Amino acid sequence: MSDLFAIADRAGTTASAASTALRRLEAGDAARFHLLINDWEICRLLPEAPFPYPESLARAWIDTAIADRAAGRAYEFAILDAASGAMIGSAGLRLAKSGDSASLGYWLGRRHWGKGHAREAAGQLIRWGFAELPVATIAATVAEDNAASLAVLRRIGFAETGTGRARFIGRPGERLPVRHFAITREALAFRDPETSQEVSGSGRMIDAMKPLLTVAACALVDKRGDILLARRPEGKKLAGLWEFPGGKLVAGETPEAALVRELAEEIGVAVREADLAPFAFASHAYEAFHLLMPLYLCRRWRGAPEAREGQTLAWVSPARLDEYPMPPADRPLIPLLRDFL
Ligand SMILES: Nc1nc2c([nH]c(=O)n2[C@H]2C[C@H](O)[C@@H](COP(=O)(O)OP(=O)(O)OP(=O)(O)O)O2)c(=O)[nH]1
Repeated sequence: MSDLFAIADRAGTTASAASTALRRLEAGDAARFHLLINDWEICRLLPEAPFPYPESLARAWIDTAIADRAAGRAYEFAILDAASGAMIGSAGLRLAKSGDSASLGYWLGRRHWGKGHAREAAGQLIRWGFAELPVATIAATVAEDNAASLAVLRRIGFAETGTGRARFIGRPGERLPVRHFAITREALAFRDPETSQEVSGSGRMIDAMKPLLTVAACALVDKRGDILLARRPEGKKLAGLWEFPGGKLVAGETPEAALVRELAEEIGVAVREADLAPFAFASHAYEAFHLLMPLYLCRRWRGAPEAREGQTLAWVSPARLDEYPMPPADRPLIPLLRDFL
């Protein structure tokens, strides 16, 4: 899979077995982009594509894509037929405001349909997205009458998450029925890349549809045996609740590495991975995601903890942990800590 990572930011071009490649979209692609997209059979399936599709819009769209990439908002690629090197369509990922999910979009010039390019391009792109972006989920929305695209998403491993209606500016009037899909990093990881079939036993992950969020947390324990808690600041989810310092893993990070980073960022203390002792874990279904949170104990660090992100810090004796309201995921951990410390 590592060669796929080269797709984008290293400006290289990466071919796959089905001879599809992706490279960054460039200003010079505008004329070809326009030639390919200005087709009713394509524009009618894209929510934001008018028909006819003006050449000026192709240029403006690519300029916006280049600015969005520089700002880290969206990553648009040209899809290439790797055999000829010709651009045959476009595909991209746009980050949600929350930053932990992205939406996938793609289209192919009509002459290039039915050859497996869409599946290859979308598959490469989501693998790149999960490797390079801090997203746990990639979503896609497809018009109900876009049978080819529905098949592509299912084949790659996307699970259907619901239906709705959306405006397609090329088809004014009523909102059109659409289907929503999503795939999680874990669901993708459980697929066999050779066959694109689900590996047996992974069905529950895919059916669950909630993204699995891995958050590493740490109980710093001082010489008296007190534990450091941090109160989540106003304006955040779960505001006002007391938690263990830590945070989400970014792509490719181990829980230990994430904790070393988070503890430095959030409370300004330096810990060594060797001083992080795995202790217990929380597994909790929140409404929008399932949290899996390994909890480590750490008795040795450098620096005095200070609140760097608006939290309130408190050293709490295990016997008094009950007095500090904590997120629901944390509650089962309290008796374990009390018994152990
Ligand atoms: N660090 C930490 N997070 C916890 C605990 N219990 C618990 O449910 N969580 C949840 C809250 C968040 O949804 C998630 C931690 O994510 P995070 O700290 O990286 O991010 P966040 O939600 O605070 O902020 P953001 O970066 O998404 O804006 O795990 C806990 O004890 N410690």
